[in-house]
Amino acid sequence: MTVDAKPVAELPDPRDFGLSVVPEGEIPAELASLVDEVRSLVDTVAHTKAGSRELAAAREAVAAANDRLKGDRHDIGTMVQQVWPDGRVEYGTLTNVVSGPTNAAAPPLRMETAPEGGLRGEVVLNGTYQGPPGLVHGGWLAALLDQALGSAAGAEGMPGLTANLDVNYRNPTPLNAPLEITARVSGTERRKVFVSGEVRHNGQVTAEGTALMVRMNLPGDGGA
Ligand SMILES: CCCCCCCCCC(=O)SCCNC(=O)CCNC(=O)[C@H](O)C(C)(C)COP(=O)(O)OP(=O)(O)OC[C@H]1O[C@@H](n2cnc3c(N)ncnc32)[C@H](O)[C@@H]1OP(=O)(O)O
Repeated sequence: MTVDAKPVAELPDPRDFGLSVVPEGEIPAELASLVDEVRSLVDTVAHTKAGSRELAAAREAVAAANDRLKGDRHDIGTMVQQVWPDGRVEYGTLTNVVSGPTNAAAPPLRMETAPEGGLRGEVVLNGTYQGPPGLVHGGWLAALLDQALGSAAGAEGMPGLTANLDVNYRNPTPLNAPLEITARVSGTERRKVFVSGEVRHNGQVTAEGTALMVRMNLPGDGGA
């Protein structure tokens, strides 16, 4: 593969593109705790065998909570600024379905700098991510890889969108078990960023992916 020597661009500040930014440290602890509870609730509801009376009462309680909270919302597209222990700053959407800290549908996946290079994260997927019996849905594994590979490109100062994603499923991926996600940039060519990554359980690769990310056009690029 040709590796372009073109220097990577500075990470853009989403505010320069008119987007709102919430520093992760300013997310109320009560909201983080509520998101955890809702994530657990979705799994509970998906699997419950409760009777009609209990179900009706639970529905009333959830409807009351929904009514209480739904008036005051962040705009779609609001970003979250995350600062990692190594000082790396990353912007993502606040409600990103894989990594968004306020999205109860997100596992959530958090990627950190790996000692061997690239990024590494750990995640446990509960029963709401089920495809085959007891196993993670393949589409969700693709989503995990897509996010991890995009983060790896972003971590190298090359944030962009996925143009192509190729996933191979090597072994079944269990639910409710720790998974390790790894991702790295393998090369660049003009605005094309080639990335690869894996999902592992107990050290065994269960899914692996490669992607082409096309880096955002940034000021000073000259479009190259
Ligand atoms: C820190 C931040 C972390 C963020 C993590 C986010 C992870 C989440 C990832 C996602 O979910 S992204 C959402 C799913 N992806 C999309 O919605 C993208 C939809 N597609 C597009 O918007 C455009 O097609 C795209 C931005 C990918 C490219 O359009 P551009 O107009 O910017 O680029 P252009 O078409 O000029 O192509 C640039 C180069 O890429 C090549 N290319 C583009 N699409 C390709 C493709 N599909 N396959 C192969 N090559 C492709 C193209 O040939 C060219 O190569 P060369 O430099 O060699 O000329």
